Amino acid sequence: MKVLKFGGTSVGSVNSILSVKKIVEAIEEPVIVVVSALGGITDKLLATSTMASKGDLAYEKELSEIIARHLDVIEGVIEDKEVRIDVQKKVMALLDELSNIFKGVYLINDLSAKTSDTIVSYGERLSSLIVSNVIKDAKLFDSRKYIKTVKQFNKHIVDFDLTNKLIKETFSPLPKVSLVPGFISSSTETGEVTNLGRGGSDYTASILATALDANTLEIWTDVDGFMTADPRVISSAYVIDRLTFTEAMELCNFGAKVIYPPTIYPVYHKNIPIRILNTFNPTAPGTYISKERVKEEGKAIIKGISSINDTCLITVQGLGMVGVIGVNYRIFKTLAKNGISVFMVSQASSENNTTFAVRNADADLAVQVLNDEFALERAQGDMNDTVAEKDLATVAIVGENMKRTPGIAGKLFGTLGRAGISVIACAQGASETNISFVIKHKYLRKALNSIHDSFFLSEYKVLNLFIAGVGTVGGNLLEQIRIQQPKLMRQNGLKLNVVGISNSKKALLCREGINLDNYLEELKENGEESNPEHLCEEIVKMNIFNSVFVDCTASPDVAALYETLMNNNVSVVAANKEAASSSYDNYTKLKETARHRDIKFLFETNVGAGLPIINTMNDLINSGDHILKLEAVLSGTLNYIFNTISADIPFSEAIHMAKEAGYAEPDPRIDLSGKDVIRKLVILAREAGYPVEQADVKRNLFIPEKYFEGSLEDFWKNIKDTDAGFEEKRQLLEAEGKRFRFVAKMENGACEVGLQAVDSHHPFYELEGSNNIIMISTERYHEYPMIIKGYGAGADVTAAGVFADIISIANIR
Ligand SMILES: Nc1ncnc2c1ncn2[C@@H]1O[C@H](COP(=O)(O)OP(=O)(O)O)[C@@H](O)[C@H]1O
Ligand SMILES: N[C@@H](CC(=O)OP(=O)(O)O)C(=O)O
Repeated sequence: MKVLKFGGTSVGSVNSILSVKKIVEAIEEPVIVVVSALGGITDKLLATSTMASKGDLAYEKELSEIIARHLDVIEGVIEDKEVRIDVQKKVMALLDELSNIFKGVYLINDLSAKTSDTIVSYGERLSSLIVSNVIKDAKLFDSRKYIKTVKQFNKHIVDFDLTNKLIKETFSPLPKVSLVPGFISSSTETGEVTNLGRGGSDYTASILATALDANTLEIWTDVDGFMTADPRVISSAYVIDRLTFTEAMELCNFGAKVIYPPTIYPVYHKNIPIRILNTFNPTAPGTYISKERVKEEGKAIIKGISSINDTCLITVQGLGMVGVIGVNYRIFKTLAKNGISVFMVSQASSENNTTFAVRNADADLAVQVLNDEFALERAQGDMNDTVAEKDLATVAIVGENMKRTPGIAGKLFGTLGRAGISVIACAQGASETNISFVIKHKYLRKALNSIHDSFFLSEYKVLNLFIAGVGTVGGNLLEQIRIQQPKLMRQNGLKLNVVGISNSKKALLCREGINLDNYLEELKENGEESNPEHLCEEIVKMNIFNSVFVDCTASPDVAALYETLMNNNVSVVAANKEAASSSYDNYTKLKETARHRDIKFLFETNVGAGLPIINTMNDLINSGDHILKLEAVLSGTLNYIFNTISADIPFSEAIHMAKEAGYAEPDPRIDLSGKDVIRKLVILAREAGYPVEQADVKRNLFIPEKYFEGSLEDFWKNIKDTDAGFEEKRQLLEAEGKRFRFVAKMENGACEVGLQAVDSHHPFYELEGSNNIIMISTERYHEYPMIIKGYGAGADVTAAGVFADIISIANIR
């Protein structure tokens, strides 16, 4: 025989109950079917009780919803009219009793534990009654008659001797289909209704399976099996095929909601395997939990991650504890005497403190009783007052294969460190099947995601992107990401998740990822009013793991956010040159922050758009070379302009054309004044190891300063005045067989920019369109400098360069 337990979600609707019917009726051997209350009903019964006890008449509305829900289900699941009317009558009789109890609670404004237990038992009594009339030939039992409990520290503990005896008697002979309510029980001493605790139907099923020597215990729920993590928090969590009892127990004890923790112990003792199966997808193989430890090749070393978000750390400390025998005995004896359960303990080898984790609700009592216990030692100054730190969360990573595998703890704490999460306490038992640690509750989601990403990498890796600026570069980048997303997922196991998009006025943020098919309309319609500071606050608040801020703006205000973002472990990829070319102090601070936090600050596209200039220089330096000299044409706009001016196209027209083609900065004066090239040269000099400021760059400019004063409109109007002069110079150069190039130079840290006429022998002479070129002379590349040449401007190549920086953060190729 086997025992099947169907949870609240499995009996929560007409369709799910019909599914249960199909599953049970297809089984040939005898079965015991354990059902929970209709999904959500237990919570509703408890909430209604509280309302009634507070004298809130609105409880009547809640009650009528409970009644309607059951009647609707009966209507949908029982076809035979006669049977239906009979079930309706029986159900209404139970609901009438329930109604009277609520009325009593309302009138006397009091809700004892006994009454609450009675009220909540109706959930399973009603559901079992209904389901027993749906499944063919099912015989209904009442679990209060054979699951017996005794009281221990305000909790109802199963009286196994009596329970096992009663179960054996009750189910002999065993019907083909027995239908039993989960969760409910009764007191051995008084016969009053009790229960096995929230989620207790799993336990009912386990107790029955053990007492009757079932061959399997099946837990039917609403997911395909036991998953690597809570799927409501980790979208990439996946089903674990096999678990050992120990692993399942560790995961459940630390919060995995699929199985109520005490469930595993009884079946483990009798070596009865558990299957976790999905009522809504009955053919899925599910998870098989047994004693055998199967080493699965290629599978992650840890099996799962779980967490308890209701954690308080209590610390008992004092120098008087060192070397004194019996302090821990007194701590835990005191806690036990007061019914306080401890789920994690940590003590440093110095012995001057013991820290342990309890539920927040137990914290105040724990502090009080421990302060009383150690009153004398506190008065003598041997021990300090007991301290409680609330609002924490405990996370556990579990897997029997962790045993004797070095590096797991290192990987775990390294991952947390990179995510900027500090560990407040940790514990690992000698069995090495569980490493648990405590963190601030606000970091829980991020911690779970980072660890899942790090340990279950084989499935896929997620990179969460915030993209500021959706203009030429940002727009192109988003389009490239949109097209590339499926391929990166398929070929590289990389999920690029765009979680934020902003322009100068609005921001759209979505943890689950923004659909890139229509992000512009979404931003316009659903984006929140935003400015850079607000955006930064929101990003920090979202606290997402593996996240990258991508700056496709040209704004100094956006660049000013990098430090805060990096201090919150967000990597930065910038097309924006403001930060890397700001003061040398700021530049070094940002680079230091990135290094210190083990995140990335990348800005390859600051110079030469998508050309690999900065990366190449870094590679040269990191491999021991020294950069001695740089000579370059770094302005795609200026090169385009000098290649475009002709007898027919005057200088001012060429500037317009550069802007139209998307080469120029939003404000072309930044290009024409040489400012843009100066910024680029400064960035290169710094990357080459020289502490240069923009003011240190010698400049030999070609447009008088007065053209840059006033507004942008003034500039466009006045610049025409320079056309004739330029045409004159151009003709002269043409006659000499030379061309204009705006050249940036750095030699041993000395920088200069200026217009230069180059002849046909010069490597810069043949530099088409908006191309850039750089010659890098180093100790190794001395006689023949290294040359990098190609498109130096343009939205698509710049976006591609930004994209490449993003990919390099994901560490894939
Ligand atoms: N590690 C995990 N694996 C699978 N499900 C989990 C895990 N952690 C949490 N859950 C949640 O547990 C839910 C199933 O438990 P529960 O709601 O008690 O179901 P039931 O109503 O069947 O008793 C799933 O829907 C899932 O959201
Ligand atoms: N109905 C009870 C018992 C139970 O086990 O429910 P579920 O199987 O839906 O977790 C509760 O909600 O606590």
